[in-house]
Amino acid sequence: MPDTSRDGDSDTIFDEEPVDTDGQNALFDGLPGDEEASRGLFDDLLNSEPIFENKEVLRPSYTPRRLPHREEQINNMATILVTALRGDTPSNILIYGKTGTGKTASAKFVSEELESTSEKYEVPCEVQYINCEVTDTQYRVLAQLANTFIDQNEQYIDQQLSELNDLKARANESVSVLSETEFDSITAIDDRIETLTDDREQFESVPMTGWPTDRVYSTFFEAVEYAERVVVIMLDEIDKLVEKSGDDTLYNLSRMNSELENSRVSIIGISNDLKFTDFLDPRVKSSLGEEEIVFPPYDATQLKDILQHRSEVAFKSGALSDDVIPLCAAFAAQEHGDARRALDLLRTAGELAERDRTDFIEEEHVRQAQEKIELDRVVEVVRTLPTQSKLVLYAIILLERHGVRNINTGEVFNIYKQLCTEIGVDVLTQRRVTDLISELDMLGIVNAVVVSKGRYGRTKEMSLSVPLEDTETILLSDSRLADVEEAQPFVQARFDE
Ligand SMILES: Nc1ncnc2c1ncn2[C@@H]1O[C@H](COP(=O)(O)OP(=O)(O)OP(=O)(O)O)[C@@H](O)[C@H]1O
Repeated sequence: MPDTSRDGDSDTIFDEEPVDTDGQNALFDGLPGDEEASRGLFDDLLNSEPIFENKEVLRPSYTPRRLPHREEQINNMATILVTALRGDTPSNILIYGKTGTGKTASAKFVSEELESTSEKYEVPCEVQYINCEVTDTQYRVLAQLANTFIDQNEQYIDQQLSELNDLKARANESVSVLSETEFDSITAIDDRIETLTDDREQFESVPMTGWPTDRVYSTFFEAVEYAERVVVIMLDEIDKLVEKSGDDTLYNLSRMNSELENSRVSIIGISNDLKFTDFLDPRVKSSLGEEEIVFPPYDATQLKDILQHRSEVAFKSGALSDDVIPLCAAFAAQEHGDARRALDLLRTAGELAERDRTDFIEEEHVRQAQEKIELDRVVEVVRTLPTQSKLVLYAIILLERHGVRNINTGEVFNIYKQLCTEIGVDVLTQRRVTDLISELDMLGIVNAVVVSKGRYGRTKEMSLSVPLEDTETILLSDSRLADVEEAQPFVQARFDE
């Protein structure tokens, strides 16, 4: 651990040995703390003993080589997809399970294995991964696929042309080299070169927008059909695609095989929301769901195993106290058995320990990490609320701040109206405000319960479920709401009555 105390008159944290600058620091002349300071910032951090050996291993982007407790699902997928290695069409697969249950990681693992085996046995088979949260329209999905296959076809043709030109050069020296080839003359090679060159010139990449969908589809179709292959199209977050643009893409992809002659296409759909299948045309639904694989949530013991495996690579030995992994696993199991959450907790706990400049992670760091992740979630949710919801939430905050308990809808509506007038936005009806309160309840920001007031009917009573100060700061950081701070005395007056 570096010593951060310092002698002399500087008040910075930099504490390295004085460095012989040889005038190299000329650029920093005039900065407070002089040349010594400019040398210490990163040295200091680098010299501190990091807790992590390899932090990347805990990030969501990392694809682990081992996926404990997913053997059954992985084997099921492999059993279905092995058909592709025999040159036949594998059944379509629908994979579903809650978030963080290893669906994407397992599907990617199986795809990599499939592709490497197909190379080994020289069977043309490949997997195309599409994240439908990003690529969420039929146009974009088909365009991305078409352009990928056009690129591949061009590479394939370039390689063929280079081999043919090479063969032609050798045949020019001695025509006997053709005896072991499919060509009986140099003219035959020329013909083939000409055909391939023509084909290459015909390929036209699909632009980002602007073509009719029919044309994008036929370009994709021709690009796949150009060479013999089995293509597995993996549509991750497939529900987002259906939500945004209906089931046309799936319909078109699932009927392709009846028209393809050289190639075969099969689909793997991944979703954490099975309800999306209710919106599918029955033909698409039955075709997509030929095989279904369910990923159940992990329990605390399984999460412990997963964390244990990753932590061996991620941390320096001895960096974890015994209760850290069980606690991360227990917190994540309470959520809904989410491995991503468990890994986030472990990584954040490590980062907090590192920031504390301690040598190992303790239970307290995990608790702080849990709070931090929860707060980050609240920040994100509150920051992205529409203005009207922000005003409703701010009204609830003002009431809580003034000591009102069991806040009712009428009270919220009164303050909300004042806030709207204050910043000049339209006032919604009380009924609509009640709906916005229900949405805030669903997002876990307020806790609202319906209570009966006897002959006065029913009302909602609510309280804030998130930290008041932090939430208020996030709301007021929105420039549209900045002026509402002025409304506070008005609220005060109301409660002084
Ligand atoms: N059995 C496992 N072993 C090791 N790591 C796992 C396992 N299951 C999941 N993970 C890890 O948890 C994280 C989330 O997994 P993944 O992205 O596969 O979840 P998902 O089910 O696809 O979630 P979502 O529906 O939110 O996309 C990833 O970092 C992944 O590597």
